[in-house]
Amino acid sequence: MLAWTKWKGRECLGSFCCSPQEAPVATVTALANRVWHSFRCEPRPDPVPDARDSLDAGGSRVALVAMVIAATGPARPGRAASGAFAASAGHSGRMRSSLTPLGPPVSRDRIITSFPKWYTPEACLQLKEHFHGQVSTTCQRRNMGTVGLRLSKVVVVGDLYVGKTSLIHRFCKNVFDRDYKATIGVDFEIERFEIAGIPYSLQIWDTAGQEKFKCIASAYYRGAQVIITAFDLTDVQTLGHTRQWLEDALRENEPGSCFVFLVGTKKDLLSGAACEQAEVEAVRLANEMQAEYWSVSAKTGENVKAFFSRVAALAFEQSVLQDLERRSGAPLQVGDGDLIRMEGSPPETQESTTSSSLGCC
Ligand SMILES: Nc1nc2c(ncn2[C@@H]2O[C@H](COP(=O)(O)OP(=O)(O)OP(=O)(O)O)[C@@H](O)[C@H]2O)c(=O)[nH]1
Repeated sequence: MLAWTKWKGRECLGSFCCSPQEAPVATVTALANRVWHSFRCEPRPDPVPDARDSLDAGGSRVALVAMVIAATGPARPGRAASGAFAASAGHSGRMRSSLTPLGPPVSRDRIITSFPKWYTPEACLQLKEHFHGQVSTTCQRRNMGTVGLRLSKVVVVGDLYVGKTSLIHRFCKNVFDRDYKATIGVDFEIERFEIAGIPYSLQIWDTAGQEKFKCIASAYYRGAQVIITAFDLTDVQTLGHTRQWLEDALRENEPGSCFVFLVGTKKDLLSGAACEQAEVEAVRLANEMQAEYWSVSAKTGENVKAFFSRVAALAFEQSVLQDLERRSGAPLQVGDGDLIRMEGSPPETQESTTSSSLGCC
């Protein structure tokens, strides 16, 4: 049982009939969007880069608060007190269009026309530089059937304090907060793209790294199309823990159904040489985990956009191929064929689930 509550001390809106585990992610998104609409129809002001109080940039947010979390105790100062998952509106008014398939155009830096490049060829999921031929053809013909409703779930996991929230906030809001505020449970952001001319969204789930919130966060791993395991480049122990985080996240998903990324954060804190040294071990581990490796800095923004563009393009291509495969009944190869093997049923964040799940509430 969940209760809708407005974040920052406003009143409760009522209740809604699914548990976080049962509620398909698309339903949660759609409902969150609706609540957002009911409260705020004008665009949010542009976020202030490097604002110290980034969580407040743009005014109030609507939070969908799981009651179970309220029982776990108070949040750290400064973070949403009940801290379950928040339905943030993302950038200035962009969420408005998510209720209508053909909303206003996405911002220019979210338009992807050519396949984004990897960070290092030594640990990348695909070496190719173009979209799959059939994907390009399908997109050119706008032969998608589901235009405007495509959404993939991305789950970010890793130790506490490695910078998961900062990475997501840098990408989605272009802010960086120097103060640490622990994530409690989970939180998500939705980011809209246009890929090969087709509207597409990533639903990016930020999970708590603290052990005491792990059981709550893990309830949201299911249905992920992308798993991002983050570690702190300045803290080698956090790299060692990524394998366990990945195992936990994979356990909740169909074998072979997720793209995996290993991301080293806080690149700005290391010299070039120290970063290269840290990357040697990280790249080795990434290969073992069949993950693509990236080094990023949420503080400076280095590689953040490029990284999420890559995530979006890979997830988009996969979901189009899966759609085509479903329609034709014949398996299509994703990528180069050596590093990636996608099997099993499509993730439940696909459009097919969106429609049916919307009916439930
Ligand atoms: N210098 C630097 N500091 C960073 C960077 N990313 C995050 N930090 C800092 O690291 C601390 C932890 O960042 P968070 O993003 O809150 O970490 P988290 O992984 O989300 O932590 P949990 O929510 O507890 O799981 C904060 O004080 C951030 O300001 C970065 O790229 N560079």
